[in-house]
Amino acid sequence: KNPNEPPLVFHWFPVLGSTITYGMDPYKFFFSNRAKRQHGDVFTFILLGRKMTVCLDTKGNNFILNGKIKDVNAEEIYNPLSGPVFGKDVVYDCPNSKLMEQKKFVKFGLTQESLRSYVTLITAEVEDFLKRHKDFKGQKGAFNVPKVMAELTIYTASRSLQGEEVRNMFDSRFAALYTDLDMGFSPINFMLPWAPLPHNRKRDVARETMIKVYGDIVRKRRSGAVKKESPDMIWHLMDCKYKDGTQVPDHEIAGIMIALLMAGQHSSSSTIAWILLRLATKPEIIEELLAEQKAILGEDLPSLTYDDLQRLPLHAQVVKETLRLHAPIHSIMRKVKQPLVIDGTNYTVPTSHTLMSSPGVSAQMDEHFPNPAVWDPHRWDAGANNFEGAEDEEKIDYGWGVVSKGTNSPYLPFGAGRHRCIGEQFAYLQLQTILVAFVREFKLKNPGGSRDIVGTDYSSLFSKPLTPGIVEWERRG
Ligand code: HEM
Ligand SMILES: N#Cc1ccc(COc2ccc(/C=C/c3ccc(C(F)(F)[C@](O)(Cn4cnnn4)c4ccc(F)cc4F)nc3)cc2)cc1
Repeated sequence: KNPNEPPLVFHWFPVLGSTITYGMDPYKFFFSNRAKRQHGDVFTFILLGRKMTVCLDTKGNNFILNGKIKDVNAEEIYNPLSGPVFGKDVVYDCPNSKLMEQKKFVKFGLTQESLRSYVTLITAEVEDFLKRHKDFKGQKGAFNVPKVMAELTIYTASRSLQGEEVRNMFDSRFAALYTDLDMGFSPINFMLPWAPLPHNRKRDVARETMIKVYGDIVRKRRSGAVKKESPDMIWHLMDCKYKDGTQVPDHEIAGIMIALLMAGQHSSSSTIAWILLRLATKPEIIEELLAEQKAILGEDLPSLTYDDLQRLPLHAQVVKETLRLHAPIHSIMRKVKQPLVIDGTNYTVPTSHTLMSSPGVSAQMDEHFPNPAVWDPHRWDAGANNFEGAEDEEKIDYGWGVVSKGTNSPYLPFGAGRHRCIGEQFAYLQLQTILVAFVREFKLKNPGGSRDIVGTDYSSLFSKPLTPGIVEWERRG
C-alpha cells in the first residue's frame, strides 16, 4: 500500500468491495467510516472494482466541487451513463466548454417573464390534477405520496419548461417513452454501461423516438405554423447561438430538453414527496404555512403569482430544510486527471482513483447543524443562530452566470463550482407552487397520527422515499 494514499476501507471480497454497504445507505457508510480514527474525512473504498476516494465535510466539498479542470473531470465518469439517455453532443457528450455554453442557454432561458408564466401554468396543472385524480375524490382519503408526486411533477414540469406540445404528449405516448428512457438511468449503467441488456435496447429506441418528436416540434414551430403561446425552453433554444456563431442543431435542442426533463423529474418528484411526507409527521407546520399565506397574500387566498413566492419565507424554509436531509444526489463523482495532493493532508490520489463528494454529509453533521436528524424548517428562521451562508462568499463565473463558490458551506444540495446546478430557481418555483396549492386544499397527516418518516431508497441514481409512503388527506371546509 502506497504510504501517501488515503486509507482503504476494509473489505472481504475484491471487486465487490464495499459496494453493498455503500449502495444500501451511503450516508450511514460515510458517517461510520469517517468516525474511524484511521480514516477521518478522507478515505478510499471499492465500488464495483473502482477505487473511490471520498473527501467529506466542507474542505472535502470544496476540494472536489471547486477542483480545477486540469485536475478533475465529470464527463468521463458521467457520459457512459448520461450519453445514451440524453443523446449526442450535449451535457457530458461534449467538451466542458460546450457544456458551459449549454448551461448559459438554459440559465438565460429562465427569464423573469418565463418564471412568472410558470407559476400560473404549474398552479393550473396542480388544480386540474387534484380535480381529476382518482385518489382525491370526496371529502377525505389517502394517497401514495411518491407515486402520485411522480405523476404530478412530470405534468407540471412538462407544461411549463417543456411547453404545451410535450405536455399534451404526456397524456399518451410520451409517458411510456419516458419510462423506457428512464430505465437507462440506473447505477448498473454507471458501472457496466456497455452491457447489451434488454433495458438498454428499450432506452435507445425511446431516446431516438423522443429526439424525433422534439425535432418535429422545432420544425413545426420554425415553419411558422405554431404561434408562441408561452415562453418555454424550446422556443428559447431555437434562438440561441454558440460563441462560434452556429445555431443549436435540432438534435442538440432535443438532447438538452431530455436532460432537463430527466434532471427536473427525478430531483423535484423526490423532493416534493419528501416535503409532503415530512409535513405529515408535523401537521402543525401545515397550519403555519396556511397562516403565512393568509397573513401575507390575504384571507381570501388570491391566485398565486411569482412575486408572492418571494414573500413566503416559511414555504421556502420547508423546501430548504427538506433538501438538507433529503438531497436527491447523494454522491458526486469526478475522474482524477493527474496525481492530486488532497488539501490539508499529505495524501496523493492517483489517476486510477475516482473522487467522490457527498455534500449531504456536511449538511447532517452536528458540528454544522444542532440536532441534525430533526427536520425543523424553523432552524432557518432569519436570525436563528444557524448557518446562513456567509454573504461575503467568493463568487465566480464559468460562463453561465455568477455563482458563489460555496467554499466553506456545509449546505450544498445544488453542488458548487463549474458543475453547479442551474435548475435551483426553477426547482424552488415548482416545489413552492405545488406546496402552496396542497396547503390550501388539504390537511395532511400520517395514518394513526404517527410521527415516523419512511426510509430512503438509494438503489437508483437519485435517493428518494421508499414506496409506498401513505399519507391521509382531508379537504379543507
Ligand atoms: C431539488 C432540485 C435539484 C437538486 C437538488 C439538484 C442538484 C444538482 C447537483 C448536486 C448538481 C451538481 C452535479 C455535479 O456536480 O456533478 C446539479 C447540476 C445540474 N443540474 Fe440540478 N438539481 C435540481 C434540479 C434541477 C433542475 C430542475 C434542472 C433543470 C431544469 C437541473 C439541471 C442541472 C444541470 C444542467 C446541472 C449541471 C451539470 C454540470 O454542470 O455538470 N437540476 N444539480
Ligand atoms: N449494489 C449497488 C449499488 C451501488 C451504487 C449505487 C448508487 O451509486 C451511485 C453513485 C453515484 C451517483 C451519482 C448520481 C448522479 C450524478 C449525476 C447525475 C446527472 F448527471 F444526471 C445530473 O447531475 C442529475 N441532476 C442534476 N440536477 N438534477 N438532476 C444531471 C446533470 C445535468 C443535466 F443536464 C441533467 C442531469 F440529470 N445524476 C445522478 C448515484 C448513485 C446503488 C447501488
